Amino acid sequence: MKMPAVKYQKGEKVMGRWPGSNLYYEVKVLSFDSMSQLYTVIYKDGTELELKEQDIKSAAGFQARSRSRSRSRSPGRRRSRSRSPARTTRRSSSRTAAAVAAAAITDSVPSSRRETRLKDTLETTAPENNSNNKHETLEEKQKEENNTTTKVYETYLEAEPEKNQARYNLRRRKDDGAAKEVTAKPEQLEVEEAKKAVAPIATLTTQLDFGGKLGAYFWLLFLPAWVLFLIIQVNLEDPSLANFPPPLPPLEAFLDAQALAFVILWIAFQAMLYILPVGKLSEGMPLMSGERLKYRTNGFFAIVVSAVVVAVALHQGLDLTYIHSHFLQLAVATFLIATLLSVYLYVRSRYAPQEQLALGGNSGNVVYDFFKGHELNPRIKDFDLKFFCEMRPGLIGWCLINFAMALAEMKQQNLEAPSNSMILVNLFQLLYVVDGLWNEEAILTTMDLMHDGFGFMLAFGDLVWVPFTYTMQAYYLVRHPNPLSFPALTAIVILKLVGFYIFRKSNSEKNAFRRNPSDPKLSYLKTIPTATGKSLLVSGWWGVIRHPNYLGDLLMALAWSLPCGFSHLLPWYYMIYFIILLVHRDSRDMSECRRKYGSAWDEYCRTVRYRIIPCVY
Ligand SMILES: NC(=O)c1ccc[n+]([C@@H]2O[C@H](COP(=O)([O-])OP(=O)(O)OC[C@H]3O[C@@H](n4cnc5c(N)ncnc54)[C@H](OP(=O)(O)O)[C@@H]3O)[C@@H](O)[C@H]2O)c1
Ligand SMILES: CC(C)CCC[C@@H](C)[C@H]1CC[C@H]2C3=C(CC[C@]12C)[C@@]1(C)CC[C@H](O)C(C)(C)[C@@H]1CC3
Repeated sequence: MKMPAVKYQKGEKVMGRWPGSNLYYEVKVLSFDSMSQLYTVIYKDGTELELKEQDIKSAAGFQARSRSRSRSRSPGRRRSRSRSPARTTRRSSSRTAAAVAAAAITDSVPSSRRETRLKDTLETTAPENNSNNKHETLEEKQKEENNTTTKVYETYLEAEPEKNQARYNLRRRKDDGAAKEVTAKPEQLEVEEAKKAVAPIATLTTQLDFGGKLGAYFWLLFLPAWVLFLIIQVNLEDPSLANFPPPLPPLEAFLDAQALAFVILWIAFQAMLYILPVGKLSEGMPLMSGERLKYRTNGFFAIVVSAVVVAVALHQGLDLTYIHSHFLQLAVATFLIATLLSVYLYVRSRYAPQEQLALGGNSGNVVYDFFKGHELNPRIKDFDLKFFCEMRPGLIGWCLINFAMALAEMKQQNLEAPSNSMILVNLFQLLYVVDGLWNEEAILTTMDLMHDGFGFMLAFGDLVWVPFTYTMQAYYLVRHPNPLSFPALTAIVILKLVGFYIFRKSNSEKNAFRRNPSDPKLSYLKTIPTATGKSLLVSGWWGVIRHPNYLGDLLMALAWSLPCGFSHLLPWYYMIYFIILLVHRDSRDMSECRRKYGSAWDEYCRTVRYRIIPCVY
């Protein structure tokens, strides 16, 4: 059946441009959609894509042009073009594109080297079954550009993201079965990447983190118990491990209705600040559906208002040392709320649409799934539960608790002002939180927000773990003073500032790059393109180690524990926990990135050899 007024007919063999490149392959036209004006074409390896008319050329005209051009080519070049597909291993199309990407670290490569690289690329470019039919225009394009840029691949993959991305619908029709139609959007390449991170319908999570199903049982029991242990042990006169286990208070001492009311009030107050139409509405990274969720990033406003309200309440006679004296009850109350929230999250994740689910948290085991969380961005209307919990009540609560501990220290030790150690701990951690809230948008490109489902682990982590264990140094100092000499104080301050500098600069660099890869301010950075359309930074902070932000964070953590001295292990708990957390996160991230970026990631790892500590780890 002929399609009316359509340039290319169903069944016709034409040359279709491979998305994100200037390479053309033989494709067969399957259909034309007059609404979207897109042709659905099938490549020889079975990949189905939707292309615009300008990305299709008739085979005859193309071959004629191609022949006349190839006559003038050097024998060496001809040799490279006539290689058989058998010479390259068969992989999926995107994987092959990853190999291309990996081969092309964008750099100021001299033109002769660049030519070799392009030549190599032609031998491996996707889809592989098409390698006999490769009619590339890459060299031509390069000539056209007259050496204006050495970032050859970036030109195609990133420097013109809107141009490239708007032109293709990268939905692989073959494998998306019941998935929703996705229309071409500027973020299409990112969308495709996001799709990869989401499990297909009815796919069970097979790769289980955190020790799998048994591990989930363990963590569910261990984490709350550990919080209680810390709170009770650190408050002992001698908190050394020789006094383990600490005497348990009677059961009724754990529950306190007033403490529960305070916690509810605090969370409600933060929720109210969060929904106020004040501050920027930031866009998250594209979801599987192509949608970009909006987030009210007014965290800095929230902490300022909270500080003012607390100051007024103090002025009105509020005794904040209540937080110190009822620390255990407040923690238990918050734990109950976090558990209720997790139950709600688990139940709603069972009814959430497929495209809103994370890769993990669907093992079929209730306990594991409850622990890990399955829904990516659970929202009640515009209220994003994960974002809110991660950035507000716990984080701002952390500063409030630290401040209360400083007041409790003064009360307990009859001081007119908090000790230097307490001041350092308070200021350092306040800086960390304020910085996080000031740069709140950056959280939208982190692992938790982009990949992890929201379940018990994060709900408990955000609401209980952060405010009740990250405050351990301040809590410890209330009863265990540690005077600091001036040189020690200076050294600790310098350490904190160095750590903060590395942490902030590296996080900002990645965030800026992810938000706008063609930002002229970042043009000095070298990148590795990947098959997903996203690139990986391979110079700047991310070229020194694979997780510079973790290094900065660890140095800061060291500076938080040092003011507590070396008399006891417990104020060092955060440092020890953090090393374990970040090493584990790094390995989780490594596997996730390898899955997403394939050989481009391997190339990155070969180029940037160390993970967190240069030349060591
Ligand atoms: N205080 C705490 O308790 C605590 C706990 C955990 C983390 N943190 C801090 O939170 C911040 C965020 O940590 P995170 O664990 O979410 O990890 P992250 O380092 O912010 O994010 C990892 C992601 O960055 C992207 N990426 C990796 N290498 C890249 C490269 N070379 N070029 C461009 N993008 C690259 C990848 O995502 P895409 O490619 O998909 O964009 C990767 O999945 C860190 O500063 C960390 O120190 C603090
Ligand atoms: C053992 C489990 C209970 C572990 C739970 C982990 C969470 C507590 C962390 C995971 C990601 C962390 C994180 C911050 C706080 C702690 C986590 C939620 C963060 C909000 C702290 C402020 C920083 O500026 C930050 C925004 C970069 C950071 C983001 C990640």
